[in-house]
Formats: sequence, C-alpha cells, structure tokens
Amino acid sequence: MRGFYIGRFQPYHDGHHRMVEEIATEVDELVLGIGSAGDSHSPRNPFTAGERVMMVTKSVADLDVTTYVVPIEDLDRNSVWVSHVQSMSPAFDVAYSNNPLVIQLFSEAGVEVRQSPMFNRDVLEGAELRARMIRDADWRHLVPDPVVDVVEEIDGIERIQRVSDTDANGDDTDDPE
Ligand SMILES: Nc1ncnc2c1ncn2[C@@H]1O[C@H](COP(=O)(O)OP(=O)(O)OP(=O)(O)O)[C@@H](O)[C@H]1O
Ligand SMILES: NC(=O)c1ccc[n+]([C@@H]2O[C@H](COP(=O)(O)O)[C@@H](O)[C@H]2O)c1
Repeated sequence: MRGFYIGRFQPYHDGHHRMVEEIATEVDELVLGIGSAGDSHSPRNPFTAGERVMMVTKSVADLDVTTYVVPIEDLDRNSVWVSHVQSMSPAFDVAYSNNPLVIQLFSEAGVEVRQSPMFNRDVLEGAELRARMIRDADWRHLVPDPVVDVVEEIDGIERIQRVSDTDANGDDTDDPE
C-alpha cells in the first residue's frame, strides 16, 4: 500500500517526522508532497521547493519505507486540487493529513484520509520554528539533524531574517493563521 502526506515543511520539523514514522508503520511506500512548491523567500515560506526536497529526503533516508518526494504547486481552484495532486504524484491509496481543507478535499474526491495526533504542538509548529530562527533563539533541537545541515548549507537563517525584516518586506507577514 502507498500513502501520501503533504505539508509546506517550512521547515520540516520533528512533528512532521514523528508523523512520517507513524505512517511508515502502516504503508509500504510513502509519497511526501512538498506543498506550495512555487513559494519561497517570504516570512511564511522562506525555503524553496528544492531546499525542502533536501530537508525531507535526507531526514527520511534511514526509514524502512520507500519514499518519493514530489513538489506540488498551489492552484487558485480548490475544486481541482486533488486531481492536480494525483497528476503529479505516484498513485496512492490513502492520504495522511491534519489540515482541515486537505482532509475535506480528499474526502470529497473519495480518497481515504487518515489523521494523526499532534505531537508537542506548542513548539513543533512551523510558525514557532520560523519565529525562533528570526530571533536567533534555539530551534536546532526541534528538527531532524539533516535539516540543521541544510539550513546551514543554504545560509537559511540569514535568508529568513532578511525576508522577515518588515522595513524591507512588509507584504507577506507570518501572523498566526
Ligand atoms: N507537531 C505536529 N504533530 C503532528 N502533525 C503535525 C505537527 N505539525 C504539523 N503537522 C501536520 O503536518 C502537516 C503539514 O503541516 P505544515 O507543513 O503546515 O506544518 P506546520 O507546523 O503546521 O507549519 P506552519 O506553522 O508553517 O503552518 C499538516 O497536516 C499538519 O497538521
Ligand atoms: N488550491 C490549492 O492549491 C490547495 C488546496 C489545499 C491544500 N493546498 C496545499 O497543500 C499544502 C497543505 O499543507 P499544510 O497542511 O502544510 O498546510 C499547502 O502547501 C497548501 O497550500 C493547496
């Protein structure tokens, strides 16, 4: 059986990784969708699709499941998003998500959806990780080790601090959703 799990992974963190580890116990193969793949260099989406492909690929390398990492760009039309996903991904039998819109769209399209518990959500949240990166607070213990390496390789802290400087870029704030 093949599963599908999509996130923006800005950045990929230990909450995502816990979810992937749980999914790996239920499926033979797993497609990891890099959502909002066209977005980067903004406070909410600082990292490119390619950079997120590196974070995810290196983090799941040791898991006992075959994985495929597939960037998926956003569409203006929610009603055809599931078809768009299916056109970009290896075929899958079950989708995993805790995102209400994603759950609704897959369910309406007749795709089985499974949810997982939220792990340590007070800190394991992308917005919290990005806020820590911006203010130089400790974030490294909240992500898999390969993500630290990728952020360093791409000079990601300098990037997120620069694009979050409201004097330089006030049009895409990272306010809580
Ligand atoms: N701590 C967590 N435990 C379990 N699932 C999580 C956790 N954090 C996020 N998820 C789930 O992972 C998927 C992808 O989430 P996403 O990439 O938006 O991360 P996020 O931490 O919610 O980031 P952001 O704050 O940037 O929205 C969603 O289904 C989300 O509910
Ligand atoms: N119409 C669309 O393009 C559409 C609809 C639902 C989800 N998505 C994407 O799926 C991903 C869902 O991941 P999150 O759970 O991280 O929000 C996001 O990148 C989101 O933009 C896109």
